[in-house]
Amino acid sequence: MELKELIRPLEVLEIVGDASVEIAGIQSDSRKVEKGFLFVAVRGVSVDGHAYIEGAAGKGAAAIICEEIPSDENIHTFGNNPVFIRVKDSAEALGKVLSAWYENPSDNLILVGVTGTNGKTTIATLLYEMFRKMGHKVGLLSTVCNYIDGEAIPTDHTTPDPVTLHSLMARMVEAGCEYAFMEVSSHSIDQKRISGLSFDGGIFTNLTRDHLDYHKTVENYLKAKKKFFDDLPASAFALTNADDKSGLVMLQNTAAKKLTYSLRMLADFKGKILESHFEGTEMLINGREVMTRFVGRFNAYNLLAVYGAAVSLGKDPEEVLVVLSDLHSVSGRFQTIQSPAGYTAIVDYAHTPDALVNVLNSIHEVLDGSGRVITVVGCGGNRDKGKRPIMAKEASRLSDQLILTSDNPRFEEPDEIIRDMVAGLNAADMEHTLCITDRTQAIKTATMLAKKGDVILVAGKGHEDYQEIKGVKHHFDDREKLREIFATQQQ
Ligand SMILES: CC(=O)N[C@H]1[C@@H](OP(=O)(O)OP(=O)(O)OC[C@H]2O[C@@H](n3ccc(=O)[nH]c3=O)[C@H](O)[C@@H]2O)O[C@H](CO)[C@@H](O)[C@@H]1O[C@H](C)C(=O)N[C@@H](C)C(=O)N[C@H](CCC(=O)O)C(=O)O
Ligand SMILES: Nc1ncnc2c1ncn2[C@@H]1O[C@H](COP(=O)(O)OP(=O)(O)OP(=O)(O)O)[C@@H](O)[C@H]1O
Ligand SMILES: N[C@H](CCC[C@H](N)C(=O)O)C(=O)O
Ligand SMILES: [Mg+2]
Repeated sequence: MELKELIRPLEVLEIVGDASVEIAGIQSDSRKVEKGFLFVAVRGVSVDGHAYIEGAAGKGAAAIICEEIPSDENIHTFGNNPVFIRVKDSAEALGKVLSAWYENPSDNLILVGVTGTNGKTTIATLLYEMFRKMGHKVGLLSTVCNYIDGEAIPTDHTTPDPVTLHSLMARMVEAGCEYAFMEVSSHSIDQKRISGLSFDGGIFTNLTRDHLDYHKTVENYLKAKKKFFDDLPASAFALTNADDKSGLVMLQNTAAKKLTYSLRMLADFKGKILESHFEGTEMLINGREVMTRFVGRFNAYNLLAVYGAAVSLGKDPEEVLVVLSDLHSVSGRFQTIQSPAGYTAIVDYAHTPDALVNVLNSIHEVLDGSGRVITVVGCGGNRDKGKRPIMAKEASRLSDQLILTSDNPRFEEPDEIIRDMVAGLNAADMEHTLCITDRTQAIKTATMLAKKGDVILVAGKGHEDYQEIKGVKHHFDDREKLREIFATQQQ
């Protein structure tokens, strides 16, 4: 494709060279540039892509998009004398040229984004499963795995980088997908990874403390989430949780059709919990009764969002409820495993104070005082340190026995992370708290302490099948550990 075609959607400030040059591919990472590529220099979190312009040109880049063209006397000596395009914002330009390169795949998909602190994976995955059950070809971009209809593509991001993101969208269109559901992380909004996508709907779940290592303040975090709704077109819907204190704020400046869901007040999609147990929850949705296989109040919110989105996309409410009652829990989200000794283990991805409180409250609602709760939890390294003492305190408050352990220590010392957690506990909390750094031993200890009717919550890692220590991912799966232990109990 010619460069001038690719840059048509951009507000170009300056062109140095002939824009009719043919482009062979697009990259924002100089290390992946090949002969004839367009390199987009993006200012990153740790380094500035502008520092790699010369390197990209050396690898044969035919054109460079950047915010600052290197000084005159230098540029003609770079590689094959690439064409320079100056724009105000390279990150935004990157998504737009990628979309043009793939002939705007998101225009040919009904694309819905889900944002918020907790519940994104659950809602996006359930929508994907629901629309497939309804006979459609569907794409999914999520923390756990990406899917192009039935084909699984592993991921290590919640929202992929723009180059990967647009190529996945193109593959979805090629595979005949009609719908795509994706998680939109606050990082991706802030870094404009979603630039160039045209959304048909946006869903907000909730906003509580997380990622302050990156956003620094809750206000910045909120602003990042809100920007997603500010940028939605009038043709899209914006569906929000009216019970969350940031829910209506998200809709303040959106042009999209405003819709709400709630368990507490009048809303477009109104729910009520009738009964809950470990097998599922019976609820009322817009006056109709439905039995679901999900546990907990937070999941009632997720199901309302799924219902609201499906109905907003034109699906028949009756059909939506039938399919909803047939959906199963998402990998590592309130996943229950029964022990032969008669207690229940729950593996959940709760890695924020709010998620932990929600999961523990849901367990108490079902237990209703009939068994003890033993919680095994740690905090990730190189992430928001402020959440550590809060998570420990909440876990202590809502558990009969607490075992603090390692999550993904990354480049931090596991014992120091546990010390940061212990700082949130007082002497009374410590009476029912153990610190066991080795996660396998921590889980084993919990199973030794549990009796018939009790619940063990293993929180923080959910679907993850690894433990990341000093840059190396070692195989580790909470569910596998529990099943191994239960197999020995059966003998
Ligand atoms: C902190 C963060 O979010 N970083 C993301 C960011 O990287 P960055 O800004 O640090 O990039 P950089 O290394 O500074 O480089 C800047 C530019 O120079 C380029 N470069 C760099 C080096 C070089 O030799 N040549 C070159 O051209 C890079 O390709 C890049 O375009 O942009 C990259 C490309 O999009 C991301 O892969 C990267 O994610 C890192 C690996 C990460 O761990 N991110 C996590 C925190 C994250 O994004 N999490 C969210 C939410 C998680 C949740 O669900 O709660 C997610 O969406 O996954
Ligand atoms: N609607 C909700 N409100 C509060 N907590 C929730 C909600 N849904 C799920 N959770 C809790 O948060 C955890 C993560 O859920 P999920 O993976 O769906 O969220 P996410 O937003 O995708 O998270 P991430 O940002 O890590 O990708 C769950 O394991 C559960 O403990
Ligand atoms: N997407 C989140 C997941 C955290 C999961 C938890 N297990 C941890 O490693 O902290 C993050 O990267 O911050
Ligand atoms: Mg997720």
